[in-house]
Amino acid sequence: MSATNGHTSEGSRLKDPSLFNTKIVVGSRRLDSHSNKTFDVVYPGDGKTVIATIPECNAQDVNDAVASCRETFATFSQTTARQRSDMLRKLNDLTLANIDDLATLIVRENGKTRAEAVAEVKYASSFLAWFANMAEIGAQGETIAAANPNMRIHTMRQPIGVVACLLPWNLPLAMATRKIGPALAAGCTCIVKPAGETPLSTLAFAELVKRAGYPDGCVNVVTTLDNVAEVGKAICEHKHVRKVSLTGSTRVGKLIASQSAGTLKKLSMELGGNSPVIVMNDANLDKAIEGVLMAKLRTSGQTCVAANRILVQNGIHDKFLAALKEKIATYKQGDGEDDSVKLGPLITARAVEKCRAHVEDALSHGATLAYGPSPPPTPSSGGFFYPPTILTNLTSSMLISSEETFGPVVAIRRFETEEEALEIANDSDVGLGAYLFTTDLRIAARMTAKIETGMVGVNTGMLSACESPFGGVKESGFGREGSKWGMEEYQIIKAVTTDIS
Ligand SMILES: NC(=O)c1ccc[n+]([C@@H]2O[C@H](COP(=O)([O-])OP(=O)(O)OC[C@H]3O[C@@H](n4cnc5c(N)ncnc54)[C@H](O)[C@@H]3O)[C@@H](O)[C@H]2O)c1
Ligand SMILES: N[C@@H](CC=O)C(=O)O
Repeated sequence: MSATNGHTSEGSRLKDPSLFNTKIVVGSRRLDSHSNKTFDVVYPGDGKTVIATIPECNAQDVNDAVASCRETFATFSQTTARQRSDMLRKLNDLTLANIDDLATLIVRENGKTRAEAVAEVKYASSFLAWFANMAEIGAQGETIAAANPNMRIHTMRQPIGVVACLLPWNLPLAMATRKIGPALAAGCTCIVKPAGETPLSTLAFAELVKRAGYPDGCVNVVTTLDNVAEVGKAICEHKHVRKVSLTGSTRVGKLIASQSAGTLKKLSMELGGNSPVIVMNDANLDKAIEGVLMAKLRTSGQTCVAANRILVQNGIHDKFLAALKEKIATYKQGDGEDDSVKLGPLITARAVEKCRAHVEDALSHGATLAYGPSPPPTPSSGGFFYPPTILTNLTSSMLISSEETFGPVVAIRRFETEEEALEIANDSDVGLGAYLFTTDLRIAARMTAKIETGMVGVNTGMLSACESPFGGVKESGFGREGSKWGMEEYQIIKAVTTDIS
């Protein structure tokens, strides 16, 4: 397929082809980059079809987008919380009205299955609905009892200013609304940079923002794949960007933090994880299998809270392994649009190579291949697929123990005691999600308190919900998204002291 802007054959997959946008968004304008360069977005399901050609932005595009955000902030920040609540509700209605098209764009740019893409749009919508409700509640200030009887003190919650939202490719739309939703609810304006692999759902969403009646400049979008270092630096060093919210890797999180230091920006860092799953002897086996597969295979293993180290107590280990093998064999891998498929491709050939390297490293350090092809396959020309694989006898010396695999590789390690499981689980520089399977409330109470992560699932493989605070500890970052705390990340608290004498 030739790479021309517009890609009519891709656009014609949509019920509303006008949602297929391939230009950046700066105020009312839909533009090419100042560089006049472009990059290709490739369908991961075959690894070669160019589904869109998108502007490769530079620092000048960032400056234009920030200037537009700043101009609009002057008026948008003065809207009432109720007005912002109403606008977000309208945006949510439009998102749900276009669920099929948004899901199609996610399937095509990310490769995940249609069922997963539809679930992602619903998850994305839940943040808009949640923050439509929070807009007024989260705008409330407080009255402070002053020590000086002649003083009255009250606080105001105000929008922090222009916000940069840096998005990952694994949940491109949900991570967009988890940031843009609270930012708009608070009265901020946003410069959004989607991952280069998945810009299409963000660009379509920006069109819905316009249709919802938001003033131009509330949500601007810049795109880049190969020039991300320049674009990222320009955003971080821009004095009029007051906040950066990143969902991405710990490596990039550290870079953004150092580049933002010169202007002392407020930061939210939703970074990588290395989630342990602890399956105790008394666990309900069906629930544990279901939970592990959910936590491991959602988006083909490419989530920050993906189960990476499965710790199984000796007494249940063999039964668990046998049941897991039986169940994982039912996961058909293939094209996301095929209804019988449960596992889509990975995002890039590099992601396939990482899975292979982790499996090979584990095998060379004594792991056993309990399920999956031998030898571990290399990236092929037929799409970015890595087959579901189970390894046993995981040890701390293997790469998979210290790094996210980000693919459908289940790595199992035996343990004997609760203390041993906690020690292995906490032996990590990161701490985002963890999972525990037990039917004993006393074990659950003891262990959830001692696990060093921001989130723990007990007898469930799902941690994500708009009403629950999402975020990590250690090098998984800081700040919380969603929940009643999510809007605070986009606000300042101003204290007003009045002399009434
Ligand atoms: N904690 C969370 O909520 C969460 C959610 C999803 C993904 N993640 C993590 O994200 C990682 C996978 O996503 P990824 O590969 O897209 O991560 P990544 O860090 O490579 O990219 C994340 C974003 O940062 C951008 N980026 C890359 N280099 C940059 C730079 N120099 N300046 C500015 N921006 C830059 C990318 O273009 C992308 O938009 C995993 O580590 C995963 O665990 C975390
Ligand atoms: N998983 C997130 C994001 C991590 O990839 C979520 O579930 O919200």
